[in-house]
Amino acid sequence: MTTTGTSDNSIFRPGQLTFAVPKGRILDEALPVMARAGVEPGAEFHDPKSRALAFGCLRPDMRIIRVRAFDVATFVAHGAAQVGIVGSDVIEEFDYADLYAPVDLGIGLCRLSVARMANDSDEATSISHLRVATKYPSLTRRHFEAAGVAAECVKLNGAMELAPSLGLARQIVDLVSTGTTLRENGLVETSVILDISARLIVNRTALKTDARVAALVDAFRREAEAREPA
Ligand SMILES: Nc1ncnc2c1ncn2[C@@H]1O[C@H](COP(=O)(O)OP(=O)(O)OP(=O)(O)O)[C@@H](O)[C@H]1O
Ligand SMILES: O=P(O)(O)OC[C@H]1O[C@H](OP(=O)(O)OP(=O)(O)O)[C@H](O)[C@@H]1O
Repeated sequence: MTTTGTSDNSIFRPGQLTFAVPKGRILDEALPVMARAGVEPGAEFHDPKSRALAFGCLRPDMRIIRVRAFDVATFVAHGAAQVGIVGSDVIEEFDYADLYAPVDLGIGLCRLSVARMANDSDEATSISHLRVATKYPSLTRRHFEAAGVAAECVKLNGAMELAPSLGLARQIVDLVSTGTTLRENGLVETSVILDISARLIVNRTALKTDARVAALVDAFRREAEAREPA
């Protein structure tokens, strides 16, 4: 039996800051932003064969963890990571009291929308009860409640677009960017719930107690402002 040994990167040292990034589609856009703000993972982060989940950083007092998008918010809200990057969709869905989102990074732009089959003419407003497939049950319930509709949410983790044609739910609430996925699955967007962008998030207690967290917020704010059109 061969062993690859334990990567030094996965060893958590006391006093190190933990920065959480999502492994999904925001990451490619986030890495250059992070580099300009002084946060750069070591080479192992880019090794497709690596099974490590925690990585060293060019800054020795920091490590980077790569987790699922929803889990970035959970790690930071509980103080297991002090800083992270995540879409505002995730922040709004959880609404964690200990999580603060001080910088809009202007990347990962998309929207959370309601959609239905193109040949379903009934509007939700004429229905008092509705089954909706979504990865965002909290935002979905809040949206429909405001319109006086009791939405029964069927939680899916992907491929929401299949639900209406298969009779799982009449409508869906999902992320839309170009609209291609909706179109190619015979759906139409009927309303936008939330315009979304990726944010820098920090744990509120860490921000108050660790000056390095406040310095990171400043660095990311300056980086985002430098990209804003004049
Ligand atoms: N089509 C899109 N265009 C732009 N940004 C998007 C798009 N879809 C998702 N995002 C943003 O990227 C984040 C991560 O989405 P992604 O689809 O990569 O995650 P996922 O695959 O659903 O995550 P996981 O597999 O961890 O559940 C979303 O929370 C959202 O903020
Ligand atoms: O409007 P579009 O440009 O077509 O983008 C929308 C799609 O992007 C996201 O899915 P993703 O591709 O991340 O896959 P997922 O279903 O695994 O989340 C989202 O859930 C939609 O399915």
